Amino acid sequence: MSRKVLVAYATKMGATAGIAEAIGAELRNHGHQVDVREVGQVSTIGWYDAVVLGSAVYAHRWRPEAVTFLRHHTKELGNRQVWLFHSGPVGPASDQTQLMPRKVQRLARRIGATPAMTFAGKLTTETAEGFLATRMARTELAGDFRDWELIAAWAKDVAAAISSGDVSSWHRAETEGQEAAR
Ligand SMILES: Cc1cc2nc3c(=O)[nH]c(=O)nc-3n(C[C@H](O)[C@H](O)[C@H](O)COP(=O)(O)O)c2cc1C
Repeated sequence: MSRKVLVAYATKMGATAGIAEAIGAELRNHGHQVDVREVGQVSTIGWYDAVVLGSAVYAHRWRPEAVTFLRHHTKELGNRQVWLFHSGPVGPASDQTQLMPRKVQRLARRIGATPAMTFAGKLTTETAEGFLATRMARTELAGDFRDWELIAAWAKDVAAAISSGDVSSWHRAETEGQEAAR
C-alpha cells in the first residue's frame, strides 16, 4: 500500500543528504510518495504516514537540528511509523555500529522508534568544513565509505514495513537497553 513518507536529514558536509536521497529513491521505487527534506526546513509532519530521520554524527552527537526535530514532534512521531539512521563512521572502522547518543535514545524510546541504523559516512578534503575536518580528511579517515547496497537494502525493508504497517525487521534482534558511550 502506498503511503506518504518524509525522509528528513541533518547534515553538515552533505554526505547524509546523499544517503537520505538514496533512501527516498528506494522508497519511491516501492510505490510510496516521498519527500526528502533537510530537517530544518520541515515545520509540520501532519501530512505524513511515516517518517525516516537521519543525522550525521559529530563527536558522538547528532546534529542539533535533528534532536530539535525529535523534541518538537515527539507526540506526532509517536503516532507514526518512524525509522532512524545516522551516518558517521569513516576510515578503517567505517563498519562499526554507532550507538545513539543518550539524548536521542531517550527521545526514540518516547516515540517508540527502534534504534538507529548506522551507515558509514564520507570525509574528503573537497567537502570537509572547518580546520578539524580538513585535517582529519588528510588522514586514513579520508574517503567515501557510504555503502549504497546496504542503504538500498535497508530502505527496501523499511519500504515493505511501511506498506504493511509493521516495524522494520532490521531492528528486531537489537536489544532495548543499548547504551551510548556518552
Ligand atoms: C570533527 C568530526 C567529528 C566526527 N565525529 C564522528 C563521531 O563521533 N562518530 C562518527 O561515527 N563519525 C564522526 N565523524 C565522521 C562524520 O560523521 C562523517 O564524515 C559524516 O559522513 C559526515 O556527514 P555529513 O557530510 O552529512 O555532515 C566526524 C567527523 C568530523 C569532521
